[in-house]
Amino acid sequence: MSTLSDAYRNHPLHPNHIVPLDFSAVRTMPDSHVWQPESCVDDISFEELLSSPVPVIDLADANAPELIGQACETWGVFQLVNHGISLSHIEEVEHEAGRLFALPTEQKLKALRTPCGATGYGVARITPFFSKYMWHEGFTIIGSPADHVRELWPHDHGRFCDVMENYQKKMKGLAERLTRLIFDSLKISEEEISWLASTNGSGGSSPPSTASTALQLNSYPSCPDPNQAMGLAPHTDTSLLTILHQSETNGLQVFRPGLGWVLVPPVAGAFVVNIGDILHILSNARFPNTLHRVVVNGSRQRFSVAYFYSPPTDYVVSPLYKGLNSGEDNIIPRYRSVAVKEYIGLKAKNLENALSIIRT
Ligand SMILES: O=C(O)CCC(=O)C(=O)O
Ligand SMILES: [Fe+2]
Repeated sequence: MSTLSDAYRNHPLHPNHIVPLDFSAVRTMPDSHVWQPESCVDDISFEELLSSPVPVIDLADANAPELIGQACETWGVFQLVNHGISLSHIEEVEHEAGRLFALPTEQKLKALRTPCGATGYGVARITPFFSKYMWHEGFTIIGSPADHVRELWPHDHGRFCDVMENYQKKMKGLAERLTRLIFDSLKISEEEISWLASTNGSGGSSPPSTASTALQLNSYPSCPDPNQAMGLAPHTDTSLLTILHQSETNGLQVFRPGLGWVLVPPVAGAFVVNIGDILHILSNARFPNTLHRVVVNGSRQRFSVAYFYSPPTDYVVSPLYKGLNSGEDNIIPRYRSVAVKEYIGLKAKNLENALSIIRT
């Protein structure tokens, strides 16, 4: 069975698109990181933000399934509270991420992502599609980060590994719960998503086909000229859904057609859940794959931790949503079927044009 790392192995990166800037050494913005001002500051006003906030949903609320279904349809993103994962676990992950990014640059480079690799330290994967670099450094984990962090802390990597592995287990449980609930709202039956059932241990005698997951630690150092910088350029996630923790510093914005860039303000202990391309396809475009970006600031470093959750790489994704009422049964599929690994390849080569390639 192929894995997420295999899916990326066929799409090597140019070495120029791996190594982050040494942010600790820069006092002024290098031209390589200066973006056109209009690409950075066209967000909506504070008043508009108050009248149109990204929904905050309490998972313990009896109406949560309905509210989540609505939020997926209108926004493609929501904040989730009362999700059962304690603030102390989340803070522990943020603390370990902070410890990693605080290491001297030459140390962090020992865990650099290789051109064919999917994991380790490096710039954002979307970097090759933009002429300017982002004010960002990242560290990608798939399963155990031990091979990389052994290079960073030869005698003391156990704690980092335990915290990250434990967090991924918790995220997986939450992602499965949300996926069931969302598929239920689309009237997609459990039989059609057997890969999800097999992650539950109920997959019968066939070998377990597990979800593809990755944990992405992000750091956005404080910036000498934030109005000319871009933390993370506009993109959609490839995943089915992404569960994101953001530190208490503003930065994440989602694009709302007709409104503009809307801030997703940090809410202590809440996760931002956003719909990725794969759920957009499965929902036959009923759910938007939210375009989002990150802006930076001049005084504080910002961290985020994104958990990307997708079906197994061999799973063939097709529009499973056929309408909520029997009258809608002959809804036309908007996308052709595509294996997860094929779609990862299309995205690696074409970024946001990947969807138009599989449009029917
Ligand atoms: O830092 C954030 O808030 C967003 C990160 C993100 O979009 C990503 O890692 O794909
Ligand atoms: Fe993202």
